[in-house]
Amino acid sequence: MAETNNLPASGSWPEDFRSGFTSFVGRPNAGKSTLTNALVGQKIAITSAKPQTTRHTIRGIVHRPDAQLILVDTPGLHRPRTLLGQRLNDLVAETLSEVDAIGFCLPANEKIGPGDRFIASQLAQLKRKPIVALVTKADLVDRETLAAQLIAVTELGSENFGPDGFAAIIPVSAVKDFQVEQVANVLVEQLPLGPPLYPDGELTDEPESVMVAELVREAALEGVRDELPHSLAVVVEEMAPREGRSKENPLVDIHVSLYVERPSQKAIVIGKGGARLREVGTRARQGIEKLLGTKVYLDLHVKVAKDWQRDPKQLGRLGF
Ligand SMILES: Nc1nc2c(ncn2[C@@H]2O[C@H](COP(=O)(O)OP(=O)(O)OP(=O)(O)O)[C@@H](O)[C@H]2O)c(=O)[nH]1
Repeated sequence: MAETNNLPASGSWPEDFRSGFTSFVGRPNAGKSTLTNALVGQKIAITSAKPQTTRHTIRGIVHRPDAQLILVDTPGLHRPRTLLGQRLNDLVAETLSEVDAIGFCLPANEKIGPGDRFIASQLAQLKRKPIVALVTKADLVDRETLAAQLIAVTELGSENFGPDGFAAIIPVSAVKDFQVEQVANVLVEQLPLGPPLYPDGELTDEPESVMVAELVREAALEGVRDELPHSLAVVVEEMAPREGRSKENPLVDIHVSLYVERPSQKAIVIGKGGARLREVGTRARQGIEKLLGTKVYLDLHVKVAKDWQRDPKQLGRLGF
């Protein structure tokens, strides 16, 4: 067990990397789940996990060399039956106001109806939120019908979102893999610049990594909450069993980044000569070992968030 505070000067992601959150909305059967699965493919990194960076359930993560697109559930709007006829509740409004872009699913093979109009009117209340219209199930209609639907969707956009309408309108078939890539491209364009928020690896499959992050965060805030109000975000970079260990005596290596906003806060977390960070590591490790039921090597790195993270919205996404 050891904790380090040798801090890399910069992240290992490209400077123009984008990362952020998207939600798909649409009435029942609009094709939200199928499109999510098509986008995420085999790479479902986290399912049903509630990471500390967002209070919302993650359905999947699209990992790309240039971006990380995190698809989150929208409670209520994901089950619009319970929502229709009642006001958009605060939780839904909150979720949608926190994501970076919204994909509004409208099936190509069904006329725009009251359910779609209701959702559009609710989305219209979110100011300055990019809303991308996804005309789903495009494989079920002929070109003419698709063209007519695209026109109808354009009108729905300008009725609800002013002359600019939707940020984009994309016909897509998740089943036939038509334009799925294009949907990802357009959603990624709406995301802010920023580092990957989740590690690209099967190990993050475990909701444990979320709990691990929480334990580290708790330990790091212990006693300095007043000095670091909302100023600490924790990301589990890697979590893997150490190779070559016997079954009876396993060890899990865990690498964690702690993001603070300012160098002064970094000093607080690390403490004199690294003393405080060692305490944080010890306390967190004890909790993590209990949680995982194995010995743990915990590696903590404290990093100061870069310029892009001064933006309050970006900071919010990291849990600041
Ligand atoms: N032909 C075709 N069918 C699709 C496509 N996308 C979804 N479907 C079908 O449409 C139905 C509904 O799709 P879902 O993805 O479950 O829709 P949803 O919006 O998640 O539905 P709810 O969970 O009720 O909100 C399923 O039977 C899908 O197989 C598509 O691109 N083409």
